[in-house]
Amino acid sequence: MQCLRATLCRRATRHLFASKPLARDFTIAIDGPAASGKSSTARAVALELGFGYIDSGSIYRCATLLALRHDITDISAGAPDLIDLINKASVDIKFQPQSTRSAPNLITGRLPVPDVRILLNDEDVSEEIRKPDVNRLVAKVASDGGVRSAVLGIQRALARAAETRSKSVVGKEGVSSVPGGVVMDGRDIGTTIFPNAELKIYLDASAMARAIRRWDEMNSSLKRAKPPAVPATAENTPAEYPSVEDIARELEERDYADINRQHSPLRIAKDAIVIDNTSMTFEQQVYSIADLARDRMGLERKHDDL
Ligand SMILES: Nc1ncnc2c1ncn2[C@@H]1O[C@H](COP(=O)(O)OP(=O)(O)O)[C@@H](O)[C@H]1O
Ligand SMILES: Nc1ccn([C@H]2C[C@H](O)[C@@H](COP(=O)(O)OP(=O)(O)O)O2)c(=O)n1
Repeated sequence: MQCLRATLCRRATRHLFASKPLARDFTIAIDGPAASGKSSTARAVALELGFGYIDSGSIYRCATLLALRHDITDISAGAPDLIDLINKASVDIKFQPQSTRSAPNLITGRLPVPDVRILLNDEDVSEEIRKPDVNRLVAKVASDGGVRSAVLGIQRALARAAETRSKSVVGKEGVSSVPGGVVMDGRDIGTTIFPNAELKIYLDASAMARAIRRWDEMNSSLKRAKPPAVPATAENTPAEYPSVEDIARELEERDYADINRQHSPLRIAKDAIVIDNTSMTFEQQVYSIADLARDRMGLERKHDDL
């Protein structure tokens, strides 16, 4: 009965919206700790809804790369030189919905995840910003109030551009009742960057699940770049391959810094929906978020079978 009422109500809302395009853009904020699945989920949701995508963490990673390249590693007393570099830098996030791959470690592996390329001053730094030296410093860089204000301007400009692009894609398909929209993932998107986001998700998973997923991901990309002479096993894992324990420690330190910093710490926004995906498939988390968004846009759900 409840289900039928929900369907009727959704149909009525859809009818209301069908006659005229929604006046405003739809923003989905996805926050959560490191390696909880934010970026892969956000990209797949954006693909599913025809939205734009912004990886806000990659901007902090670019700021960290600038710091490393200019030997600015002591951020404790503020970082005027780094802020100056960020203000002068151009960062572009090229979301490529047409170029997708299946992440190798996903449980079912069927749902494609669009590629994203990160350009810093027109240089493709997508791989470099994921390296261990950036991982080690990024939470420190992101804890600085001045750095965060400098990054804020970049985030908002990228979000506006992504919304505009998603609208033109939707326009071509002639689906005029669907608003332009953007999915943004990070730590403070629902609390600080877009406190009025139409849908806020806090994605979480157990510390061990997150460490194993990141280990899988790093090992498969290392193997692609440089296949080991002998197949790697738990006993003969080459030294440059990080262990699950190393990764778990790094994630734990970063989460601690992100939760305990003074400026925009990682928090669950009071109106966020918490999804713990420790035992969920990737499809389940992507489709349920896409359907939550459809509900709030007054559109028909597509995955009630899950
Ligand atoms: N439900 C899931 N089951 C298994 N692996 C997942 C699931 N969700 C995400 N992953 C994988 O976990 C890893 C970390 O995800 P990612 O999106 O990079 O996290 P974050 O952006 O939060 O750091 C990726 O390899 C991703 O494919
Ligand atoms: N909105 C955001 C996004 C990321 N950060 C910081 C905190 C994180 O430790 C780093 C890197 O974020 P990123 O999302 O790339 O990290 P993970 O993919 O979860 O490992 O940036 C932030 O402070 N605020």
